[in-house]
Amino acid sequence: MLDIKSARKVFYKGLPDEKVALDGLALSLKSGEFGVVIGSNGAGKSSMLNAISGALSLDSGQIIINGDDVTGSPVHKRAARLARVFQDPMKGTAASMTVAENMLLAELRGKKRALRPGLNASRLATYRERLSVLGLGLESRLDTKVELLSGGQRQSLSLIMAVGGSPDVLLLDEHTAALDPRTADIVMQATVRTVEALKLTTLMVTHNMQHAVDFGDSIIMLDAGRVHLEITGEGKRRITVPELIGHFAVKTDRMLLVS
Ligand SMILES: Nc1ncnc2c1ncn2[C@@H]1O[C@H](COP(=O)(O)OP(=O)(O)OP(=O)(O)O)[C@@H](O)[C@H]1O
Repeated sequence: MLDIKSARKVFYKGLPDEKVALDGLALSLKSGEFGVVIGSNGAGKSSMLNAISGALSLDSGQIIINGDDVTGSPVHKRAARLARVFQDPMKGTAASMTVAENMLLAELRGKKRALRPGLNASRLATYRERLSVLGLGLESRLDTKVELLSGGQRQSLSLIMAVGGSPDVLLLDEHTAALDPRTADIVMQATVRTVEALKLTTLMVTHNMQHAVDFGDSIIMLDAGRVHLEITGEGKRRITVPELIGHFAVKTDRMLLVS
């Protein structure tokens, strides 16, 4: 469960180039819910993700994860509760290491060195099982160096590595934006399989309107640092890309709810 309550963040406060990044942002995701966040450049999407991860401290408001107020807690303390996948498929994995070694690296992240065992049969079996969820055949390529994988396989590996520690919330930060359309679709399919298999509470930021329409339980449109539009239920199932794009043109202070 994720709750953002009245989040406010102003950059260069009181100066001529003051920027209100978050303006009373309120957003709530139930356990296992998959929310898709869209919005124009500068709408506050990255600021929102950074506020959730702790990289950005709020001027006021609260971030609540599974009932715990984490607003004041630093990035490293929140890290165990959050998984985040970024745009660049080259960043989430180590190219010169094998798929299995990357999985091990992810598993041991943050653990004490003395307690670090190596790749053994039971670990490899676990990795095979986890990777099979992606539906990309990576489970039979444990010994392949990551640099030999396609961009889509590599980004999907980043995803499965990120969620290995059973996070409370998965943050997808335009994670298909750097991929060609076909590869982006493959990664989205792998994402949905993973989110559903692990029942992850997920917040995905995307500029891809087709993905926003096709995937997730709700669409949350940000504008000027607040939620401008929320589309859920039947409204989400029915909405088309042209209709969604039409909402970008409408500037209003009123929050719209389509369900
Ligand atoms: N570190 C910063 N310093 C100053 N202003 C910032 C900073 N980060 C964000 N802003 C400003 O806050 C507002 C929201 O930016 P943010 O990056 O969160 O939007 P965004 O929706 O992620 O945009 P994009 O789609 O372009 O990534 C913008 O006006 C931006 O210029």
